[in-house]
Amino acid sequence: MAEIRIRNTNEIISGDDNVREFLNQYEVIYEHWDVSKLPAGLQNNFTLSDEQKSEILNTFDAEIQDLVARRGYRTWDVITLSEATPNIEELLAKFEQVHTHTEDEIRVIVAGAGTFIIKGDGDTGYFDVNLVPGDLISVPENTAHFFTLTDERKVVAVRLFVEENGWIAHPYDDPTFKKA
Ligand SMILES: CSCCC(=O)/C(O)=C/O
Ligand SMILES: [Fe+2]
Ligand code: NI
Repeated sequence: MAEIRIRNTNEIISGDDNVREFLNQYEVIYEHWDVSKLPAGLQNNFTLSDEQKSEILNTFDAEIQDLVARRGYRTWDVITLSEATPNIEELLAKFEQVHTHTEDEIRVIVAGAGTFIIKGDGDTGYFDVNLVPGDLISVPENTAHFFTLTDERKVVAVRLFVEENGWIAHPYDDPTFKKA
């Protein structure tokens, strides 16, 4: 279950309903997928072939089609990040820069863990959304955010985009931003 930490105050928000209510004020949706649907060989597997990535997408086809119908996503993929990812440092360097997307996007953690850090209003400032397997959040268009791994440094995530070209990040220059 996801947990939120507000960086300015260290306040922790936990519990599905509290997390959902907090995120909804920023138009971030918070839902769950049942990751136990994945075949055993795809659970906690961080070195996936293209065929295995397709198998993950097939497993969750009903959930993806539901999001497509509700929210208009047009393309999706599976990303794996771990020490086995050849360009892990280069990818993380991009994900760890504060940025925006011009479209709403979905992220679902299917293995491992990760944190999206999202910019809230005024005094709230940046808050961490710590995600574990099954957690789904949206990142709304033009919302400043970045992503980082936990100390275990491994994650598998399904991503849904409206943009046909997938992941396009626009750097967001924020003079108020301090690295935690
Ligand atoms: C776990 S998804 C990888 C990071 C990403 O797609 C993104 O948009 C970061 O902000
Ligand atoms: Fe992003
Ligand atoms: Ni939950």
